[in-house]
Amino acid sequence: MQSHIIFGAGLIGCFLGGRLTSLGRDTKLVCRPLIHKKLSNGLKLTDYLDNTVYAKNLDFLALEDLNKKDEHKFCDFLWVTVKCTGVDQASEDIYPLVGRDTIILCCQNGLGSDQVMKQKYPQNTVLRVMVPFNVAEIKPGHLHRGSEGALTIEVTYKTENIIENLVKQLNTSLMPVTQTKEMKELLWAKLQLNLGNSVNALANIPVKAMLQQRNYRLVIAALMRELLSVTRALDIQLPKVTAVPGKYLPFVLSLPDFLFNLVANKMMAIDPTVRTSMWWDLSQGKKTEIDYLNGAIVNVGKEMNIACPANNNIIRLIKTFENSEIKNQGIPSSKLLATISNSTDK
Ligand SMILES: NC(=O)C1=CN([C@@H]2O[C@H](COP(=O)(O)OP(=O)(O)OC[C@H]3O[C@@H](n4cnc5c(N)ncnc54)[C@H](OP(=O)(O)O)[C@@H]3O)[C@@H](O)[C@H]2O)C=CC1
Ligand SMILES: CC(C)(CO)C(=O)C(=O)O
Repeated sequence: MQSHIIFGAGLIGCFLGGRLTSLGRDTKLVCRPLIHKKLSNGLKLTDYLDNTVYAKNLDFLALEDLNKKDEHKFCDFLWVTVKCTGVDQASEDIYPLVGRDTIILCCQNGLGSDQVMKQKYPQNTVLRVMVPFNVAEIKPGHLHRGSEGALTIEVTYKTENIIENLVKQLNTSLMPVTQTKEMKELLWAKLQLNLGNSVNALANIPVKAMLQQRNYRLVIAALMRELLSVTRALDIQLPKVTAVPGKYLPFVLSLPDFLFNLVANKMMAIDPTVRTSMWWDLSQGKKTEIDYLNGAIVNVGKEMNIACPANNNIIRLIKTFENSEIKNQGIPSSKLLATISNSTDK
């Protein structure tokens, strides 16, 4: 049987690892001692469709044991599920797990995590994975998928059969899985959705409550318009990842509340507790992925002479909280909109 190792036992890593284990796949999770203790009774996985699955017999590899030379730990599929901010360190730590034929799967939001792995492991196949759905920890040992979409694995000419088989093995209602040859386009489309992350982190409320306030929606729309200018200049056709095509999202988000509620009922069919991964980071005083999300747009914008003042400004705001003892109490929507609208591209 092919073997899987999940490197980074957080929200996505544990959901994926729990699902693989419950499907009977040979799976090990690499995690820190505290997480190991938390997961010692296994995992309960649920979703917004009322699926429930238990993964009782999780198998672990302790981070501190990776370099012990007594046994070989290479695997067929190495799923890297750390945040973008942890990818550099992870690329060092995974060394004992990477054999000649190991396929490395990079599961980060944003752009560029695969480049770090490709540089470090030029002989290996490195594929990108897009995770569209939200995972939250309901309580220790219970993870919940709160929104829709299929985890999508990049497929290349060389890996067509392998990935097709993998998708067949993993695709279930609890965690839909599919594949694509057009990962660059898909990651830009996902990045467009992730422009809600920084606004959600600063608003300090659930995503659904955030989208109910027009001023927050106007901020997200401004961030998205800049992304769309960049993708247009790059000649990237964004695939449709939401009910409303990406190019129309800024328009729909900008509608007055009564029209938005009419048009966007599918967008609002979202678990009322869902918060974005950046909210979790900021609320726990961790460094966020802002440089790999909004920062990626600003960087490409610079290369193409496209100003991205709204994204620049929101990056600055997030960083003031990252580097501060002051806890974010939540920026009111009118104040956030005023800050973003007054932005100049510095
Ligand atoms: N959460 C979500 O709903 C979604 C997340 N994503 C994306 O998926 C990726 C993963 O996110 P998420 O699961 O939320 O992140 P988490 O922070 O929940 O999980 C990452 C885990 O990896 C651990 N880790 C980091 N570095 C190492 C290391 N060197 N050795 C061992 N463990 C390590 C972290 O531990 P520690 O914190 O102690 O460093 C943490 O437990 C991100 O790019 C995110 O944007 C995409 C869609 C939805
Ligand atoms: C699923 C989504 C868009 C929102 O939860 C996300 O990617 C994140 O939280 O980082």
